[in-house]
Amino acid sequence: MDEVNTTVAVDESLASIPWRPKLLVFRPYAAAVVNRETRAQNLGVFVKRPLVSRLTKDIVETYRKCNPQFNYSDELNPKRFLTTPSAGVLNDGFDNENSDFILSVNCPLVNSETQRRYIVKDMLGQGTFGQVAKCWVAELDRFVAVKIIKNQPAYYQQALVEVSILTTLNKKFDPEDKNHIVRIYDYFVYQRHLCIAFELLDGNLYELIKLNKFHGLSLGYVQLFSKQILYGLALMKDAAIIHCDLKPENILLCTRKRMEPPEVKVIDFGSACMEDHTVYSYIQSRYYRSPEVVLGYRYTTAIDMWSFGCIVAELFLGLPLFPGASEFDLLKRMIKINGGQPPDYVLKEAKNTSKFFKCVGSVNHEDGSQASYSGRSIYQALSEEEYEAREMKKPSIGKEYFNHMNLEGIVTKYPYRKDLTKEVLARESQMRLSLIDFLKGLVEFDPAKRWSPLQASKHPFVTGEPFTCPYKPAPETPRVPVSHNVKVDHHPAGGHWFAAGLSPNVLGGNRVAMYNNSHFQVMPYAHGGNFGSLGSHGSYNDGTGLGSSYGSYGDNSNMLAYYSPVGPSAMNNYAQNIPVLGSSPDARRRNMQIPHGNGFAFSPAGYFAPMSLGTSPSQFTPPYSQVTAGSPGHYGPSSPARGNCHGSPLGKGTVSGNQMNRRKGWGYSGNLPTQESTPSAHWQGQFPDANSPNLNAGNWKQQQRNSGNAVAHGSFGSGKPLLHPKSATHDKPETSGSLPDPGDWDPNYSDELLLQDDSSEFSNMTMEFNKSMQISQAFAPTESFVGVGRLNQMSNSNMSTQRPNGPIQAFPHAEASPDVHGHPMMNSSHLMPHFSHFAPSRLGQQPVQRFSHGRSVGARGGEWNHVKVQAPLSNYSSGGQRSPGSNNNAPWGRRGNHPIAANILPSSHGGNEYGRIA
Ligand SMILES: Nc1ncnc2c1ncn2[C@@H]1O[C@H](COP(=O)(O)OP(=O)(O)OP(=O)(O)O)[C@@H](O)[C@H]1O
Repeated sequence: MDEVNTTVAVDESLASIPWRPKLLVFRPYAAAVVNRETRAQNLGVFVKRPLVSRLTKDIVETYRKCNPQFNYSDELNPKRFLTTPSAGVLNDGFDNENSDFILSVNCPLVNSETQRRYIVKDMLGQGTFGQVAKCWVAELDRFVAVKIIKNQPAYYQQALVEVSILTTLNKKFDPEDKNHIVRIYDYFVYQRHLCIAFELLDGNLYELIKLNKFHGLSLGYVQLFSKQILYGLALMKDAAIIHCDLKPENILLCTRKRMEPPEVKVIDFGSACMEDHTVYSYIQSRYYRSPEVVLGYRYTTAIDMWSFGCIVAELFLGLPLFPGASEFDLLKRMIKINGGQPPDYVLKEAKNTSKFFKCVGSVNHEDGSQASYSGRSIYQALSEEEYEAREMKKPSIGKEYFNHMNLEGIVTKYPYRKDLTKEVLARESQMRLSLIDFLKGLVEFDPAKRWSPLQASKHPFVTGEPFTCPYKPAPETPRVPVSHNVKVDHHPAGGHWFAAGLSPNVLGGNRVAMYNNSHFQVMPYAHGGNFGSLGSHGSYNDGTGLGSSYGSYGDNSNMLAYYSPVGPSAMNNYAQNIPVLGSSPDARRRNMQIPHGNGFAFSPAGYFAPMSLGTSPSQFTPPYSQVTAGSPGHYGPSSPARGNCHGSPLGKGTVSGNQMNRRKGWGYSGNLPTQESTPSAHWQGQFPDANSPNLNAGNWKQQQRNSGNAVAHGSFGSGKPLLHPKSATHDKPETSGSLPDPGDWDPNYSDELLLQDDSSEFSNMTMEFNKSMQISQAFAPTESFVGVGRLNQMSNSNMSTQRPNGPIQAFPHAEASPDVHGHPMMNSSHLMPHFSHFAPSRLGQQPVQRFSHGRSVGARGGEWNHVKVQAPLSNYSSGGQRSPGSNNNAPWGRRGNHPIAANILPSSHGGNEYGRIA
């Protein structure tokens, strides 16, 4: 009653107010002030813009009104820098103190030969070699990723290796882009920086896992990605190329249209090498490092299969399988999780065996492969105490994430999703058994027994066949020697393309040594050691491979004309007037020679246009072409450049100030706790009922371990003789303390959080990620990978982007129905996610702010895009300029802990690790 009265009262009060419509709104159209004719001509709505808008959008006009002399020029705008630090101190002000080209939004990178302009729009990532920028190419109406290599000879040269290897893989082995390897489009030199244009890809698998709060992905995705990566690995094996740095960060999602299944591609061939030119001993990121590399044994493409196994496990677990805080810890974890240890024939020959093992029997067996004692190994892994006594330092030991379980336990006891029906549960546990068997073949200690990509691709986990018994791969079919495929196209301009990878005339003599061990059952195919460029002009002048020397450094007896589009031998000399080359590790590496003629004449060819550098591609020969014979994986003479250098010869630590962003911005909050500030909580799973597969997160309990923190500050332990320019990235700060723990895993949490389109619960970042990743609900695993029907639907659908089977016929097709790419899909009954519940997002990290302001660029010198024949430099060995961070006797500096990387990642993932971990 009161309400009614009130209402009436209100009405009455309104009625008492005289009604005055707003003059502007109800003003008669024919305004008195406006002349009728003019008004008729200018019919339209007049929108009065707010002052702020006028002051910003029309600011130029406003200035002009204030001062008719005002002359606006875009160039006077302050730059929005993408590079940090942005102060130009080197290379006439173009480069910062880290020799990184200072990028700003809208700055062009120009291929002077083709005049193609790459307009920088954003920073995609930073790595050891430089920066990767998202660039717009108007001519092509598309974005590409351009890697701008640091203006340092060693980086430059190693980057050319990447160009060469990738070009070979693309053009020669995968012309139709079917094998999940990033495409290289172009390369050129701009302002003394080698720029490499790649197809633009999306986030990497580490970021995906991270966005999923380190929960494993559904088995469907694990299977899909595994299969795709195997395509790439099969291709690499065929080309006899070892990637050497396979890890989740180097597997990027492709941008895709809705309704298409996700696709990944392998990137970063900056560490790659030919199988018979395995010069570097310090390779692979630690978590993904194979035992033979840890032990200093000869290595082959099998090391990538080990890394691949680690990646597959990580995709499933959300955590690295072997998060070793040091190499000692890494080996310990391998031994514990795998059971067993590296075979005696490896331990007998490996260079670092005594660092990690003691001999408990006779090693004087005639047959190295049978070097065992009463059926048992004659080697026993050192205990922590024994290691400490030998090495005079405590080994860094990381957290125990898996409650000391072996591989089987880790996988089978990974928490299941709640509320699974019995049937689904049974299927999932079956598939886990298949996964365990799959992983066992990959993280096999014996490199000779480790499955090849071809063998792995036929495993039921990949094919989707029901898993019934342990998989026994068929022996490898001998492959066609790569050398037989060599085809050298001659560039019309006189230089020649390197269409082919390998020289037919060099049979990789050092392979013999590799396979003369009875344990190596790899087919003795011969492949050449040369990388194209046969008969090229001046680039390959004799059988020793020396003629193909890239650049002119070398000792006095081995100096050769330097044919380079950029004259890298003096890149910094020009810019800084300092004898940088004097300490170039690459220069020193050139001392190594290949007596048997395994030249490695590189001939990178552009993709958009041939030979954009304007010189014979064959004139590029990477430094490591000169390798001591008989040593694929054998450690030839120590590189003076790298030998005894514990850490990056390139001093990554010195250039790392701005390299925090190897994780994309949206994956990095910028304020994650440092290892030091993180309590050393050591979580361990506990399983009240180990026999029950139906475990959930509640079964994973947390325990504090008293053994202290997992900190292992990149110590500079004993080094290895040959360090790759990227070696600094291969070990990481021991920040695993910030890794989530299985005990934290929420069974309701799902990778769908990454994949669904809509959610008010999503943080902006996740939405952004979803948008950019283009993995939408349309391909959420609940629909595509779970249950039956969806797959069939998809495979029958008209979704194009068919990916016909590639030239590497490595994958069985008979039993499995093809997916939308034409790849065989696993039987849908085997596909299911770990979790399928939607859950509130816990993702909320904000992108890193990367911009800084205030630098004005000085006048630019002429571009350096012409062939230069550089006079040999003789001061390379005289201890010239060291990198800013160099210390002691390590040319180019030892690594220091990265201030930010140490905060970002626990895991190996960061790669921004400069400490040499023992
Ligand atoms: N084609 C691409 N599309 C999108 N982003 C890319 C592409 N290539 C590289 N990136 C981004 O740039 C980062 C660095 O690239 P890359 O790994 O090739 O450089 P790098 O200097 O060799 O790094 P690292 O030190 O990790 O070996 C990648 O982690 C990725 O985030």
